[in-house]
Parts: sequence; structure tokens; C-alpha cells
Amino acid sequence: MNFDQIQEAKNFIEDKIEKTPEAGLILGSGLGSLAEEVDNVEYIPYKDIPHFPESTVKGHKGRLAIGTLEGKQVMAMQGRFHYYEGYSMKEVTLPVRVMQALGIDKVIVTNAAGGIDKNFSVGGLMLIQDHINFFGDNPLIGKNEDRFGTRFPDMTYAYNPELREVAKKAADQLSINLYEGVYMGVPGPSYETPAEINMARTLGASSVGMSTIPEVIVANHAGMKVLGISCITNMAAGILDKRLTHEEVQEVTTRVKEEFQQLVKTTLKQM
Ligand SMILES: O=P(O)(O)O[C@@H]1C[C@H](O)[C@@H](CO)O1
Ligand SMILES: Nc1nc2[nH]cnc2c(=O)[nH]1
Repeated sequence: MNFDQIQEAKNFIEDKIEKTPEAGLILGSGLGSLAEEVDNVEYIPYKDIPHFPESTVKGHKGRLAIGTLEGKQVMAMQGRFHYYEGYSMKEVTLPVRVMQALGIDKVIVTNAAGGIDKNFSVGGLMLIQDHINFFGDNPLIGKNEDRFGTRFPDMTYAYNPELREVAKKAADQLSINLYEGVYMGVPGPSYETPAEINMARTLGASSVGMSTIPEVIVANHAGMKVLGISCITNMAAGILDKRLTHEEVQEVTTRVKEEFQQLVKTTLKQM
């Protein structure tokens, strides 16, 4: 994806909206219903946007929802793109570049993840403190576009400490027991083996998923503040003596929808 293609996508979106969004929302598997809460909403299907890929995964609607949420102008992605769909890292992260081009300077990234920390319960929400990139790839590989950001971006504060405090305060206000931990990202689409989960725990991971990290790297490159929230939709492979399914992932996100939406909305309001 080059600069001009991103400008083309940005111009297409800008022509359809009155107010420029100030915050981005990337809604993970089964978490897209929050986009239906957006007021004065303009829905733009990904297939209509120049150079946008299309969502191919169940639980990902495949459209932008742009409007007002908790008093903030937002651009919500109702469905994201995944490396395992066969998209390149550049394609997966194109929407973040478009957010940057629109002037968005903060993004909430959400996902469904497997719980590795044995103190986690299925249905819990985890505030992402940091991540471990196990994709074996990086969206910034290739010639650096200086208009996007620096060649070697710092990732020390990849999950913005101030935004994390806002989310923790929101969780307290809502009496939500918000976990905190490290998210490990792997390519997928197969779930992990029990041995891989034991390795991940040894390496310091609290949860595991197949997304989020490419978007967070690009968002940091773009100078955005990032907040990450995982919905723990299952215990990771081998922890319980049962198989993992995407159907269970979707069932759990549906079950915790209200709490997830309250946390994101309350946090957004106070950002
Ligand atoms: O898009 P996210 O990361 O929320 O979805 C996770 C990873 C896979 O897409 C899916 C597997 O069940 O859940
Ligand atoms: N990689 C991975 N992604 C998930 N998304 C939801 N649950 C899981 C899981 O256990 N592993």
C-alpha cells in the first residue's frame, strides 16, 4: 500500500462524512455490535472503499461505522482483516494508515483471545499491557515512508499508559474485574497446541490471538495513542481438556457483549 492509495481511500471516506473522526475503533471477532451504537452513523462497506480488503471471517461484518459515540467522533471497523486470511501485513494494517490520514490520533484495538494465565476466566476482559509479536513478520518491513513515521519506531509504550489508566478507572466505575496482561500474536488460523501454550506462558504471555499486533505497530509508527482490550473467549489449548472452536469464541463474545460495550464506551467518554 503506497501513500497515494491511502490518500485515495481517505478521500473516498472523507467525501461521505460531515465531521472528521478523532478516535478509531477496531472491533474483533464477535465484538462488532458496538458499531451499532454509533449515532448519526454513516456505514461504508469495505468493498466500496478503494484498496480496502474484504473481511472473510464469521463475526466480522466488513464495514466502517462513522459517527458519534459517547460524544466522540469515531471511525469504527465492524470487522478487521487478518494475516491468516492471506492478506499481507500492509493490507491488514491499511485501515490504520487511513485513520492516520484522516487525522485520528488514538485507537482502541479489541480482539477475542485465548486465556493463558490460569487465573483468567472465560468471558473476562483483559487490558493489554504489552505484546509479543510471534507473527514472524512486521507491517513496517520495506522502504520506510517518512510521511508516515520514522524508520525505527520505539515500542516501549506501545499500549499508552495514560489510556490504560483511563480504562482501569472506567472498569472500577463499572465494577468490572479487568484483567491485565501480555498478548501474544501468532499467524493462525490453527489454534495452538498445548506445548505452544506452555511455551507462550514461559515467555510471559497472558493471552494469545491472531490479530491486533500488526495494527498496533502501525498505529505507534503513525504516532497514535493505542489502547488494547482482549475478550478472553476460551482458555488456551491444553488448559482445559476440551477442543477449541470459533463458534465458542463467538458465543462468549455475545454473552459478554454488554460488559464489553460498557467498558469501551465509558473509556472512550473519558479519553
Ligand atoms: O479478530 P480477532 O483477533 O478478535 O479474532 C480471534 C482470532 C481469530 O480471528 C478468531 C479465532 O476464533 O478469534
Ligand atoms: N490464537 C488464538 N486466537 C484466539 N482467538 C480466540 N481464542 C483464541 C486462541 O485460543 N488462540
